[in-house]
Amino acid sequence: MADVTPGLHLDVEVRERGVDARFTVPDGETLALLGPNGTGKSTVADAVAGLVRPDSGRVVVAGETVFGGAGRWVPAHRRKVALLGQTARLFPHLRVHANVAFAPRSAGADRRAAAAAADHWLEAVGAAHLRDRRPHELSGGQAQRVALARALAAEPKVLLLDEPLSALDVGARAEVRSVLRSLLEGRTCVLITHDAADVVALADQAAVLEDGRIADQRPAADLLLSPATPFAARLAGMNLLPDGDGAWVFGPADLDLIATNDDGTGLSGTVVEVSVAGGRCRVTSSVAPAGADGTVDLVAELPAERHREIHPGAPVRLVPDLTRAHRVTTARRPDRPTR
Ligand SMILES: Nc1ncnc2c1ncn2[C@@H]1O[C@H](COP(=O)(O)OP(=O)(O)OP(=O)(O)O)[C@@H](O)[C@H]1O
Repeated sequence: MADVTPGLHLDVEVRERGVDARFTVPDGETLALLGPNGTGKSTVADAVAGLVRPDSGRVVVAGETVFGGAGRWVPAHRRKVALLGQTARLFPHLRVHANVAFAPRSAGADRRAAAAAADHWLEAVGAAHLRDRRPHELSGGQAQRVALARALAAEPKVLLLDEPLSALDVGARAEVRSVLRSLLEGRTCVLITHDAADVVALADQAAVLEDGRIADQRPAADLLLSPATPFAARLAGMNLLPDGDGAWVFGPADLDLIATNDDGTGLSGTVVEVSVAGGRCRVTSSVAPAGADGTVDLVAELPAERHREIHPGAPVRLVPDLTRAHRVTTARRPDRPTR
């Protein structure tokens, strides 16, 4: 057997796009691929899908080399890779059920088997009731769920999700994220995202691509809670407050701060840094949440005049507005068995 790497292994150079990246996604895990705009994330996904031909390197999908090694090139439709982008791109003239059945039909399934697969995957994404609609009769979130069903109905070995939630409004985003959370379990997936909530909720590992190169790859929550790259630090500009098997994610504007030594409401912390810009005062404080190892930094954004009462080194009470926070469950905990 020539290749024994399950999951996904990629080591490619695409010179025209400034990409020279390598990473491995273990079988059944999700890697969140993060990075600034234009740094090459979609190019990496396209290289896996067979839509871009790298200048050199190797792509191995579930143990099969699909690019590299003695000029080997498996065309996109034979790679067992499905790619879902920001928008659903359903066939407008086909009803929902036919859209989903198209994937197994193209892979050679007979009509009855393709219809059964479409039934199964529409049910799995919570879209069975939409089966007779046309794409223009769907909301953005419904269309993305149908597109996900179509991607999975092709029985891919690797699923590529290129910012699948970014075009959705907040409600639909949460709904599709929750569908993804159950369907990514046990699947090999690369998820391109700019949203810290996706990383914590959906990914096992996260990698930061900067200037076309992988600058950091670690367990997802670890990469966000102690960011080692400027990009991850900015991404983590969202506050993440560990809590049991997950974390609360909230913005700096949703954290209040009381300058006091007294016990009382909120969390006890110490001010690390105070800066004033653009009519706002940004205060970074260090807290030690109950049950978490070590401390985390939380950033509060307050009216500028409050900088007079807050000083580095001072004790404070931090009061997050949890009604405005997302509660995310950490995707995979270290104590859970790996497949
Ligand atoms: N079809 C193309 N032909 C030539 N260059 C391209 C093409 N598509 C993208 N590029 C360039 O390749 C580089 C990487 O682009 P890519 O779209 O992969 O980045 P990205 O990280 O996915 O960006 P974003 O977060 O904005 O989607 C950029 O410099 C971009 O301008």
